Amino acid sequence: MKKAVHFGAGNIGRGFIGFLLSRAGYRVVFVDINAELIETLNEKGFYRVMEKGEDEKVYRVEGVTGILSTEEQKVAEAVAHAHIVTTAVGPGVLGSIAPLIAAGISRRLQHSPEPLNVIACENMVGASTFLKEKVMEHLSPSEREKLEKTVGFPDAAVDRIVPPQSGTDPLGVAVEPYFEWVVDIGGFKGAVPEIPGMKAVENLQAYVERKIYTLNTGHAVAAYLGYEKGCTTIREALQNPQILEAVKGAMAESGVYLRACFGFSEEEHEVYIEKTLQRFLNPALEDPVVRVGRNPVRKLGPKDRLVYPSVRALELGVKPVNLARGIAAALKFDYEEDQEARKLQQMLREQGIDVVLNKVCGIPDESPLRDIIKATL
Ligand SMILES: NC(=O)c1ccc[n+]([C@@H]2O[C@H](COP(=O)([O-])OP(=O)(O)OC[C@H]3O[C@@H](n4cnc5c(N)ncnc54)[C@H](O)[C@@H]3O)[C@@H](O)[C@H]2O)c1
Ligand SMILES: O=P(O)(O)OC[C@@H](O)[C@@H](O)[C@H](O)[C@H](O)CO
Repeated sequence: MKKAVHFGAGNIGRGFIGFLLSRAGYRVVFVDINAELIETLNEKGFYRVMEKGEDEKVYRVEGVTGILSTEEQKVAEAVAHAHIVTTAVGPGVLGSIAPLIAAGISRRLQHSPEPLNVIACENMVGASTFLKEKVMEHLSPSEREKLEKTVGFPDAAVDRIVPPQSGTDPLGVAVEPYFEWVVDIGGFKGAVPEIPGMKAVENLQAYVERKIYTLNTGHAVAAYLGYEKGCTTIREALQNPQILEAVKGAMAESGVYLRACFGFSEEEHEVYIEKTLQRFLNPALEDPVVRVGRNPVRKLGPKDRLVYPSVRALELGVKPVNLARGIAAALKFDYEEDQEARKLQQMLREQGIDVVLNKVCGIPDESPLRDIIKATL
């Protein structure tokens, strides 16, 4: 039986990637830092995925096991014998799991000439490429050379809304019915693995940018404006007409860049926006604004969902007022339980807005975007 090692047994790990890998016939080994989660996975050996839409469908995902990420030897051994490696840990964690993947690849290169593909399934443009760079840092020059020949790191876009889980089942995952997993066909080494639900494409960049700079952009604007107004969920936020308008406006502003860069037609982009909004409004899913707004420092980064499309829209002559409202609201996201939110608030208090716009958002002093943001604060 084929083996998959998946890093991150969280919502996307269990509810999307692990689920598809298991259905494709892989024995899935989850690696996670959460000891209780790994213990429960190993005790039960299965979990349920509940698709929440107009009808509810329940799937049983069998034959799954777990390894704690601190069990370095075991993780390396699993990677050394895997047929595919995937991750869904969060972009900020890729650097921490890179040594584990490198140790596994190093062992593998000694005994197997078989190709391996490592796919980072994160909300980040170029996540697998970034992971590859981090893995390379832990390999010798001769290992790096061999890696280039046999180990692929195809970039990917992953789309399925999976909110935090609320039921009593410690492993069960409630997910929306929709999903899209698109992977760069040119990044694979060896044959593209047959995984129903995973689509290998030539124009990955268009998929990944459209997803992050439309869906995640709109989601973030809804989350930060919703938080500001005291809303608990994304659905509640979007029931506020002003927030809904800002979310639509921000996705349209991003769309100016996406259409210019990738050639989507206006109608096509409108259909994508409308479908995305319907997914945000799914009454069967309770998606907290604090989940969608999590890690504001990451989300305010120069390549992420708010600043990047704002800069691109400005270059194309469009004033990104709605994106700027999202950025301004993100700067006010003071959710105490979020470490990055605390850090951001401290930075704002101690160093001021100009330093934050510079250091966190990467917006140069001379950019008119600074004034547009400040005007909405
Ligand atoms: N939830 C969604 O709707 C969604 C959809 C598409 C993409 N994503 C992306 O998927 C990734 C995961 O998101 P999620 O919602 O599943 O988050 P999550 O918090 O539910 O899962 C992340 C998992 O990674 C584990 N982890 C953290 N540090 C680790 C480490 N050092 N080693 C091993 N495991 C570690 C955590 O314990 C957790 O189980 C993120 O990049 C996110 O942007 C999420
Ligand atoms: O996962 P993040 O923190 O990058 O973004 C929060 C949400 O926008 C995100 O998880 C979406 O639910 C997901 O990207 C849908 O595919």
